[in-house]
Amino acid sequence: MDIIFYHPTFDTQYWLKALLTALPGARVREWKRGDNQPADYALVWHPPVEMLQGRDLKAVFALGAGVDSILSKLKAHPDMLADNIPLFRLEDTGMGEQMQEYAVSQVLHWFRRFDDYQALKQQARWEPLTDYQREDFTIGILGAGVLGSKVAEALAPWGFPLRCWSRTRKDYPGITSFAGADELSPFLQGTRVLINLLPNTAETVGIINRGLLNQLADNSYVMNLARGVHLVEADLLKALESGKLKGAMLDVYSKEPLPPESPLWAHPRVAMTPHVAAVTRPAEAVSYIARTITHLEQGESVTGRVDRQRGY
Ligand SMILES: NC(=O)C1=CN([C@@H]2O[C@H](COP(=O)(O)OP(=O)(O)OC[C@H]3O[C@@H](n4cnc5c(N)ncnc54)[C@H](OP(=O)(O)O)[C@@H]3O)[C@@H](O)[C@H]2O)C=CC1
Ligand SMILES: O=C(O)C(=O)CO
Repeated sequence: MDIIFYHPTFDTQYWLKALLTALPGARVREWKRGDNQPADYALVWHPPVEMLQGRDLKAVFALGAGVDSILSKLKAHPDMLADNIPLFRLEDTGMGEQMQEYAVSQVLHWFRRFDDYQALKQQARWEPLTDYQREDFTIGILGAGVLGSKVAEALAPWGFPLRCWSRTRKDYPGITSFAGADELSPFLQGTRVLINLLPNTAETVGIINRGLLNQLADNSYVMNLARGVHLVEADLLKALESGKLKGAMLDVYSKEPLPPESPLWAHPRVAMTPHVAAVTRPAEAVSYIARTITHLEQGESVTGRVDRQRGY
């Protein structure tokens, strides 16, 4: 079995070695321009079109959870990957735990009003504030898949009212499920903390816009952990100015790296991280990919296949 690997920034040597250890007998190589030798599997992130074009692969694995960059490249170059070649993505592989840490710590930060106390500290003001009540702190998670459900699971023990929105209805204990476009408005009404974990698709791009933000509870919070294109940044800034939104925590941006002139940098009520909410953990990812390849080779069923029509 031949495996080709391409990632613009990862430590390729680590991956090649780990894949060889996990799949003894496989031949694993870094793909470099001009390499047209046969391969069975390709492991990729932001792949050059020529890496995949014309290849008769058994499967392609994206080295992340989101496949929007691969699918958008495929849209521009439809012959990059034949329709019958399955595309897989990483399911969790350690990203769930990172998203849990991120979301829980930020929700508690807002709930305990540390943002307000930080602002008071800047003015050297000693001022105990009224506590927020859990029942006024409904958390709504956009996207209830692998990562959204993990975040919900981590928030559940804290006792906040929890709800999620997805395409199909969920039956997660203690979490109210809203499904489909018709139930987006009821999901938003009363939501105080909105956490985005949707994939980037034609249906979800720009979804966090003025119309959506206006439906949230007053003094609400937005946490964007998915993709920058989900959020209309100008609408977020206006909602912060109008008082509709109290604060935002952003990990992803319409343009990355975020340009120095973006007004988000200086906004006192916008907290930011540089697209690090959950990163690919190599050891977990290698063992997940090796397990999936082994199952595929044995003709067994696997999960993680991307539905290219659906876009995630
Ligand atoms: N910031 C970061 O560091 C990282 C960001 N991400 C982002 O997180 C995203 C989510 O990852 P993951 O949880 O693994 O993905 P999943 O595919 O497991 O979950 C996606 C969820 O979104 C729902 N959904 C998709 N389209 C719609 C729609 N039109 N209307 C309503 N719900 C919809 C799905 O509904 P249903 O369940 O019904 O199919 C599903 O619940 C990734 O696509 C990626 O962009 C991922 C990793 C790191
Ligand atoms: O895996 C993904 O989709 C990511 O965004 C990694 O940062």
